[in-house]
Amino acid sequence: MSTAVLSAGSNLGDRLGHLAGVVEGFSAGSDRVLAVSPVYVTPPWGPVAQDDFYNITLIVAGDRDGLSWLRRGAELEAAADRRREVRWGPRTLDVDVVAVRDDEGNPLFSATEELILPHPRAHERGFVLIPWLAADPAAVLDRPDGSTAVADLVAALGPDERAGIDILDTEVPWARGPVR
Ligand SMILES: Nc1ncnc2c1ncn2[C@@H]1O[C@H](COP(=O)(O)OP(=O)(O)OP(=O)(O)O)[C@@H](O)[C@H]1O
Ligand SMILES: Nc1nc2c(c(=O)[nH]1)N=C(CO)CN2
Repeated sequence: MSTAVLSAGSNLGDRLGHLAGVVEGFSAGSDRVLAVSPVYVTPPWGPVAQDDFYNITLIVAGDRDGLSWLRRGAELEAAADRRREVRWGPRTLDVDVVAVRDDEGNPLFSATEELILPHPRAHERGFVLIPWLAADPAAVLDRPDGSTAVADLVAALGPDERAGIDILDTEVPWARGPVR
């Protein structure tokens, strides 16, 4: 058993529908969704000019290791007809594995090309950290060289990283409150 923090984003096609597919996809079999953040509208991060994203962060639990969370996320991306074209470019659905803990609460680290844990850019991304904090107000990002409260990472974001990130003012059927 492990618990994973997943970041999902969409800026092509039916953005809410694609995010709904992620929540549904991680609610099947032995997987459970423990919390889902509100949906945030977020300006595109990175060098590519493109439409705004809808982003959510989910806390999920299941009988999986880090690679298995990544591969399940890739299956859901494929189901949303995700195509790998431009790096950091538009996509129907992106599922990143932000962090994973084992059943004793110990962080799992990975440094292979296929899976880097924690996600190497999570700590600097408002579109990951702000929803993560909403889903888990006591969240901590563990890295091999130390741990930081996500609330502190959010507080340290520069104005450019926070700008334009807003909760979407639309009710979603999958709303599930903070994890604790
Ligand atoms: N923690 C992780 N979560 C998701 N993918 C990862 C992770 N670590 C490594 N990868 C690898 O990154 C590769 C590229 O993923 P993807 O195309 O989704 O990148 P991206 O979403 O455009 O960029 P970013 O990784 O900056 O969010 C995938 O093949 C995957 O194996
Ligand atoms: N706001 C936002 N920007 C992004 C996102 C995302 O999910 N949200 N995903 C990207 C793919 O790496 C690139 N840029």
